[in-house]
Formats: sequence, C-alpha cells, structure tokens
Amino acid sequence: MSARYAIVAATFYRDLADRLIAGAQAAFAEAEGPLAADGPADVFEVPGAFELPLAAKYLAETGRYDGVACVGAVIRGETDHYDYVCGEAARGIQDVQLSTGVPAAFGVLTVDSMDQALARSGGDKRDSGRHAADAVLALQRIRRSLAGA
Ligand SMILES: Nc1c(NC[C@H](O)[C@H](O)[C@H](O)CO)[nH]c(=O)[nH]c1=O
Ligand SMILES: CC(=O)[C@@H](O)COP(=O)(O)O
Repeated sequence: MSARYAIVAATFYRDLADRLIAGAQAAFAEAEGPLAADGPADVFEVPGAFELPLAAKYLAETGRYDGVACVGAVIRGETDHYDYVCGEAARGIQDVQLSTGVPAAFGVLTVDSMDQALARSGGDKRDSGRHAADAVLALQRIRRSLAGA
C-alpha cells in the first residue's frame, strides 16, 4: 500500500517557497517501503503563513493524504506583526495534526533576514522543507507500525 502526501506552501516569498517545496518533494520521493509515495506530493499554495493551518486542515480532513508538510518563510519586519504570524502558524499547524491525527509538519522559516532564510532552505544551515517532510514520514512510520501491531 503506497502513500500520498501533500505540501502546502505560503508563497509570501515565492523563491523561498519554491526552495522549501523542492526540499520537501525530494524527501518524500526518497521514502521507501510502506511509506513510499505513489507519486510526487500534491502542492497547494496560500498567500502567507497565517493561512497555512486552515489549508492543512482542509487537506487533512479529506482523508486523502498520509501527511501534510507546511512550508513558508516569515521574515521579521519593523513591527510585532511577525510574532503574530509565526505564533498562529505554529499553533495552528500543531492543532491540525493533534485534532485530526494526520501528521502536519512545521516547515516555516521564522527568521530575521533573507540571508538567514536562504541558509535554512537548502543553503549551508539546513533544509527546512526536507525536515518538514521527514517529520511527516517519521510520524507516519509510527502510525503505520501501530496499525500493524
Ligand atoms: N509578513 C509575512 C506574511 N504576512 C502575511 C500573513 O501570513 C497573511 O497572509 C496575511 O496577514 C493575511 O491573512 N506571511 C508570510 O508568510 N511571511 C511573511 O514574512
Ligand atoms: C512578518 C511580517 O509580517 C513583516 O513582513 C511585516 O513587516 P512590518 O512589521 O515592517 O510591517
């Protein structure tokens, strides 16, 4: 039985979203055995990170996906708007996975500069898109093992 994954991307910073999507797609493509995907992850886009939780909820509630990787980038500006966007995205995505039982990973960069974002979206620090997909796979591995127990 193969798996189906989704990626929902906040495209407020288009180039960063594309880098994060690529990382998540690569990680999903490497999944093996019962976690192996039946094809590339379906990609859905929202304007910003604040919209990620509801999009993830829509996808999780379809019952069509074994997990959802939520990706995006929030770069601090002059005001405290950053705090609200980041906080609600994190809390909302966590609520989706806890309420639906469908893995929904937090692959949202919360940074102070574009340089920090580039370094964490497949640059020299990490690939948060890949990490989000890996988190989905790790939770799905547990879920599948318990289902087979
Ligand atoms: N400043 C950033 C935003 N802001 C937009 C919000 O996420 C949201 O789309 C808007 O408030 C309408 O509800 N979003 C990001 O993803 N990254 C940012 O840096
Ligand atoms: C993270 C944000 O919402 C940010 O881009 C907004 O910038 P500002 O705080 O300067 O209005």
